[in-house]
Amino acid sequence: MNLLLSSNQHNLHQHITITGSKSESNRALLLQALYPNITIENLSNSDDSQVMKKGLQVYNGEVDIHHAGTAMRFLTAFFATQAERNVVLTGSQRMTERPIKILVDALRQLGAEIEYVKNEGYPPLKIKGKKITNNKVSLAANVSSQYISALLLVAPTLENGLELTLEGKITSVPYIKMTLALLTEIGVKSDFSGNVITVSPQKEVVDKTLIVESDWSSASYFYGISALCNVGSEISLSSYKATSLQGDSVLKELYEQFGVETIFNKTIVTLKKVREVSKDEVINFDLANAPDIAQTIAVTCFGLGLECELSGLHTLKIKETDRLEALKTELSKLGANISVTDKELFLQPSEEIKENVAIDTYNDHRMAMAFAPLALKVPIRINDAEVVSKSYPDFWKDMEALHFKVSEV
Ligand SMILES: O=C(O)C1=C[C@@H](OP(=O)(O)O)[C@@H](O)[C@H](O)C1
Ligand SMILES: C=C(OP(=O)(O)O)C(=O)O
Repeated sequence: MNLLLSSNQHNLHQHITITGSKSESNRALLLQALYPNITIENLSNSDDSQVMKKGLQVYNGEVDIHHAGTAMRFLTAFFATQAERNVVLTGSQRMTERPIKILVDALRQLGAEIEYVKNEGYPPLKIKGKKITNNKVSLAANVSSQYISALLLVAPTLENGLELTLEGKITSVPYIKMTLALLTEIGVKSDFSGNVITVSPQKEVVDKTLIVESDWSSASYFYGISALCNVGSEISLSSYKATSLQGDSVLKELYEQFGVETIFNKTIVTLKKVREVSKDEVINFDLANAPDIAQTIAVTCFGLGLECELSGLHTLKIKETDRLEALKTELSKLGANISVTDKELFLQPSEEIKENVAIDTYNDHRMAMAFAPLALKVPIRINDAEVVSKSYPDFWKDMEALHFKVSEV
């Protein structure tokens, strides 16, 4: 499905309801499978959470998690530590190119039985579940935090708990803290000091409802829209918390530089465009703690004609696509002067945005959603627009609610 988007409505006063964070949801689903007296509210309606939920129900046979990185990594640790279960864990073509060796090596150090079905270091994986009694392991922490979260989530069910030593510069730290915070919520004891994390074993937990906060990464697209709207525009979103477990909630500080103020009223957050941004502004952000909003921010800078330097982007090359190359190719098509390294992105201020350009999305939901706000500036086409369902199936419906014209072409 290819879409043509346009909008001439720059004064917005709308409310959007976004479902639960996919990161929190996929953690909560795994914890619920381990401790069935956990209940979950405001679960994400994303494809990634659907495949996670389905995957957890398999005892023997094949589990296909499509494009879901968290499901791939979390389920690897889950099945490896579930005695009596035997599965082959696989995913989309892209998933077979996303590395998993660091996690598999760590689980093998603990005594797990995992084999590569095709290429060494990559899915699919053949996993024979086992009871794990070893409890000490070291792993590289500078590639993906998901390997660490995967181990932490199963850690309380291991007979002797877990002591993880993290090597190298720790990346995507808020996601590790989110995992530990959810463990704390269900009563599991843990400690994170320096580069060592310990988790105590815990056989049962008390009845607990985990209320998932709505997804801040999804909220980023409305920050992008707000930044391109007229002063006075307001978009409100629910259900959010002033103190979030999600690192992407840093949007509320970052978008101040784009003239967007964030106002909390109980569980509703309002994004208000309060000032025009001077073209002399230079944006300089390190996004090592919030990699998923890099595309949104790069496109916002381009839409506002601002110079920007984004760093801390070393994880982007192994996500749904090589996001640095994808941004370079697609922003260039629109007329941007952009360069990238393997961890940075540089954008020169631009005067003009080319009309009717067709943006390729590379099976990456965030490519489709990050570019959509530009329709406030020029008509824009989004190819394979159904990719949004990975994290945000209702995205195009919500864009229509914001008076964007969305037509199939
Ligand atoms: O743990 C999580 O829920 C996630 C961690 C991040 O991945 P990396 O740690 O690989 O950067 C993030 O990009 C991903 O969307 C979700
Ligand atoms: C990187 C992402 O997801 P995952 O790694 O879980 O596929 C994302 O949603 O931007």
